[in-house]
Amino acid sequence: MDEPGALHQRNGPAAGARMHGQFTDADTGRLTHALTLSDSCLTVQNISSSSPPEHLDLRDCLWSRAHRGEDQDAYLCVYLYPYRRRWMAWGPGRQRDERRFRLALRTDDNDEDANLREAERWARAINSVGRAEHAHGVLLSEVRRPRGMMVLVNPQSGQGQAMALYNRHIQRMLTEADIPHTLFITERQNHARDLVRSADLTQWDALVVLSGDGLLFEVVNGLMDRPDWEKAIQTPLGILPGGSGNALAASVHHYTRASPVWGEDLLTSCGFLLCKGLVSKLDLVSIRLASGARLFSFLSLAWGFVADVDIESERFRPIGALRFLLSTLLSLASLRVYQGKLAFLPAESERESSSAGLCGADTRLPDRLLVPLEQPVPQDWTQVEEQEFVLVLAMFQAHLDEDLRAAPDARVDDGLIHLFYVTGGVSRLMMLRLFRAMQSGKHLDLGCAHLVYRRARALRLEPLSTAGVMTVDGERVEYGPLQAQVHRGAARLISA
Ligand SMILES: Nc1ncnc2c1ncn2[C@@H]1O[C@H](COP(=O)(O)OP(=O)(O)OP(=O)(O)O)[C@@H](O)[C@H]1O
Repeated sequence: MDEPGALHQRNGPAAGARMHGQFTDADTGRLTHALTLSDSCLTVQNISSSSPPEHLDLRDCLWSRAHRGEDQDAYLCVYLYPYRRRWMAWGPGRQRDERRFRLALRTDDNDEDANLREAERWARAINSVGRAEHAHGVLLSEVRRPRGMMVLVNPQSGQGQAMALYNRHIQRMLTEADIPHTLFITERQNHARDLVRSADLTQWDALVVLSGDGLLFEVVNGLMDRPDWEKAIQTPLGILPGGSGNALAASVHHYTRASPVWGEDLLTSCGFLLCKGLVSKLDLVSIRLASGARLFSFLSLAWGFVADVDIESERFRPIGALRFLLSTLLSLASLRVYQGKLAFLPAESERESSSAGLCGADTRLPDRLLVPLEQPVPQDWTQVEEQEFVLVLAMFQAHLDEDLRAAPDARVDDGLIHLFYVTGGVSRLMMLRLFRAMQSGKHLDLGCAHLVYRRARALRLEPLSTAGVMTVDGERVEYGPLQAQVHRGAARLISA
């Protein structure tokens, strides 16, 4: 047993402590815990045992709050989501860990609120530690007036489990983090687009999507449809994976540099980031189709193999993310080669605009690097010599889906189009190896002569094959010539 003096020293405030105090265990009511808050962690020492203190890393703290319990006592709650390895899981994922402490101050009979005030002081201090330095972006709490989040859920996304995911995880996380929110359940295609097009955005701190990437694509384009698009597109966006691809959610997790996670672990990770509310800039890519239609994309543009797999996998939707694997194997069996022309403006180009530019009547994010499709591309563009492609894939974020890290070096606002293409003549075996290596982002290391990677700021793609599939952010678009230009940091995303 410890000497009283040693005990005091062990439980007393360490050098650099911001706060120190004693609390009773919320369950047993015995005086047991000494808490010490430092600049990075909350140390919990069980006074009545000789066990070593526990250091809770406050980077894992979602939020802390004080409240009065049913017994009228004051409590301090700390909601933590540390990384832990789970049975049967591939790697560590964030796991919920709630700590409750009861205030043990003796109070004067006339001041019943003293304990609650003290608990509130602790909660504020813990939350301010969690809000420490952030190298990139700003905290949502710094840009928002506390109004709440619009949470859009597509109940049909993925395997139809988005509502269950909300009920099991997200509702509780947002409540614990003290973030008011309103749920909107989409009923049809373009419902989300219509909602944000006409929404009073002064009511919302952020627009959050619990779905696949398709619903966020609608939200982005709904914001850009508005007459006040310039202000509207600055509304912070949030992504929670509820679909089967979940490429943006996987990218956002990848940017934290944590080990990859899938499924509900990915949802918890994105839910945690959403509650922490660090807002970064997000690149948008303006895509102009031959019909004159204009789309705004945050994720990817695909033609050939990748687009075929995405669209053909729709019929296997009931099997979830495995639908992409099955569709990949089927598409490999009937590997197609497409004829077309590809040109791009290399990222190294110094040019800020072409002499003409594609501005016209549409004043939204002028595409100053593009010229009309009828004209040849400007001289400083690179015209790809090959005209036979198995795939062309332009990535604007790191992940193509939860499993495929197509552009591992991409960042949320790097202002780059990560352009990949695979030329005709590649073997099926090599394609299989490329996609397997893409799971860990190592496909370029295979040294495949048919795979080319370039960093670009704009591109033009002109299919010569009459039939085929093109997708933008996983959604099918009209097939034909198109061009695209990246607009660095044009939107905002709650990210790492
Ligand atoms: N209630 C609904 N019923 C049918 N379709 C809907 C509904 N709500 C939204 N949609 C449409 O479903 C399409 C696909 O949505 P989303 O991409 O979010 O999910 P997903 O396709 O399951 O995800 P993933 O792209 O990751 O596979 C969107 O184009 C959206 O407009």
